[in-house]
Amino acid sequence: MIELKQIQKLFQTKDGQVTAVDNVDLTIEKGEIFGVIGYSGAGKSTLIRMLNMLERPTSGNVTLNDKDMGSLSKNELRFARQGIGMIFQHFNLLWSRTVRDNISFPLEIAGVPKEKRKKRVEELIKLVGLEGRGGSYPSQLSGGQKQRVGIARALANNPEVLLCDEATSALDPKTTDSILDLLVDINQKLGLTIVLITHEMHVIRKICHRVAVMEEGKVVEQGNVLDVFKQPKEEMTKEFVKQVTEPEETEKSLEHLFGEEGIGQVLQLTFVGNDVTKHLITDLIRTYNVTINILQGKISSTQNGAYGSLFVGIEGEKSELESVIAHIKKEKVEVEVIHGG
Ligand SMILES: Nc1ncnc2c1ncn2[C@@H]1O[C@H](COP(=O)(O)OP(=O)(O)OP(=O)(O)O)[C@@H](O)[C@H]1O
Repeated sequence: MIELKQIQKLFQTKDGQVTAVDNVDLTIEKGEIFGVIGYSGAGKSTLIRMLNMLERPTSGNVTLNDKDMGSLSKNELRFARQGIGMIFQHFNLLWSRTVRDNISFPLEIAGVPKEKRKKRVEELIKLVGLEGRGGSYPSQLSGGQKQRVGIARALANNPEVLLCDEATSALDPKTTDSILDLLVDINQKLGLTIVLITHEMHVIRKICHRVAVMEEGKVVEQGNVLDVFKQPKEEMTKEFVKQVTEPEETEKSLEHLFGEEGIGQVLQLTFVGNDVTKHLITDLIRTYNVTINILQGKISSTQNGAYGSLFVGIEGEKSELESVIAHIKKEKVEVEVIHGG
């Protein structure tokens, strides 16, 4: 649906030339939630702004639904942009307009008649969960509610694509989650393609199907979210993956337990894309003559399945322990003895 071919963006500054985006190739499929992650200055904002030509590429092509965005006339581009909604970190609402009038704004620009506009605005208010707040001004809303207005406004003209520029970065974790849930809901209900940029792996983990990692203007790694979690190739990707999986000092933080009575062997189980987490420990306790203590764990669900690690202490006869490990492996869960092997 969206194809970027050898996209490059150079900025001329007083201090010389900056390469913000460096020969990026990307394909984004219809209906998917595609995330771009990178640290500040990696080129994410510039990249996403080139999808709707808010920023013109220095070279390369952006194709959306087989349309070469760079070759459209001013009028054609205005029309094409109605098919691409966008939301922003700082919401970009009109402060002197009510919620209702903010949402109505793109409909006015598109020349939608008043009665139709009114009906559409009420539909959108309901869709984003802002019932009863239509008459409020942005200053009277919480950050999460402001972003809901931003989303409703972006969806007003029934776009096929929604671009999200750090849409949850100004929000607290709980509000972030509620906005992410809303994006998934919209993606599923409307079949909307969502492209988002973020510096938080949590956002990628929670809602994206595929991810691209950016560093110094380049896409250094991309793929299905679970595959990238499972086998991050680049150092940069490993750093991001760590944000949502194993705390860096897990092994260290468990060391004080090693050798304590009743802990026995310490195993690290790594789950990728399966949901055996639910029953594995119960099965082991029921089937084998062992005691198991859960020491620490972090299992996160992604749009493609679960991922995470669980650390357990396990005690029993040697042969029983061996059977437990064989059982775990049979369930396609990775297992490593990190103490007492
Ligand atoms: N209008 C501009 N003029 C000059 N340089 C720019 C301009 N916009 C971006 N840059 C430079 O391009 C590079 C990439 O910036 P960009 O904002 O795309 O990165 P980012 O990953 O979105 O980071 P952030 O999240 O901090 O915005 C940076 O070095 C930045 O200074």
